[in-house]
Amino acid sequence: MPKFAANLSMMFTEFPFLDRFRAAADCGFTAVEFLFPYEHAAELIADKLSEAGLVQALFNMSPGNWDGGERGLAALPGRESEFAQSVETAISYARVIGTPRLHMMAGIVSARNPVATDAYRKNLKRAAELTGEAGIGLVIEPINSRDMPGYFLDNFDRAVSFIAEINLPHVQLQFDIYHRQILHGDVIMALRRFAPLIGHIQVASVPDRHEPLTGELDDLRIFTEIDAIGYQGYVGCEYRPRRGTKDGLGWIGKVSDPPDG
Ligand SMILES: O=C(O)[C@@H](O)C(=O)CO
Ligand SMILES: [Mg+2]
Repeated sequence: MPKFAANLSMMFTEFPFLDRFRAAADCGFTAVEFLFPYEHAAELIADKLSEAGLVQALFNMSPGNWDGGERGLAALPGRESEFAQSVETAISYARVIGTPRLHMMAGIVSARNPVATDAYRKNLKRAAELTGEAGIGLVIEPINSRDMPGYFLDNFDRAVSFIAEINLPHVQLQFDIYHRQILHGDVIMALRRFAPLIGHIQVASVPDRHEPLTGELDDLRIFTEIDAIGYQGYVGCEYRPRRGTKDGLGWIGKVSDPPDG
């Protein structure tokens, strides 16, 4: 069965951010991911990881003004220099923290806007060059527009065609099972089709984004398929715990010891 990383932006929110590392390790996690580290010095986060014996699987480049509703810069025409700076900053954090791959968020702008598409292509290329030079992976993630209305990258096939255009092995797909099911369904066939391009996987129950094994999908079957396609990375637990994070972790025991397994 896959190895799981706790998403510290959604899990363990009972604790202040910097205390979530220890809380995750105490619950048995050996890896974490989170959206953004930038409110804290990279060295402080690296210390928290090492004190808790954790590795960091993934975080995102700056989304711009999140509280003001921004959800990424890559497809925003006119924001190129801010975008380039966000890539540099993310890389410098990833070097200190030891993060192997970064998620480039696209932003809120219509995918039918050709100027935005052009900006996205150019920014993806620039980010691919910079991360490539740094030896760090780059992933892009289709996100459903119920959770993120107006998000530029809301289609898996389109994400894959951007990745194919770039055609560099370190530029890959962030396959969030929750978004895939809401956007298109056909989760298992998509895992098989996109297997060679998948750089990171995330999971939550559908439709409420709670603990796996509590939604409309057969998550145990999906986890078996993730193994079958040869995925070796972490599966990020990007869900909002229904009650307490720790109390809701019973599903992990069922995954490592499935009743029919
Ligand atoms: O699925 C999501 O929402 C995240 O993986 C993300 O990076 C943006 O919020
Ligand atoms: Mg996700």
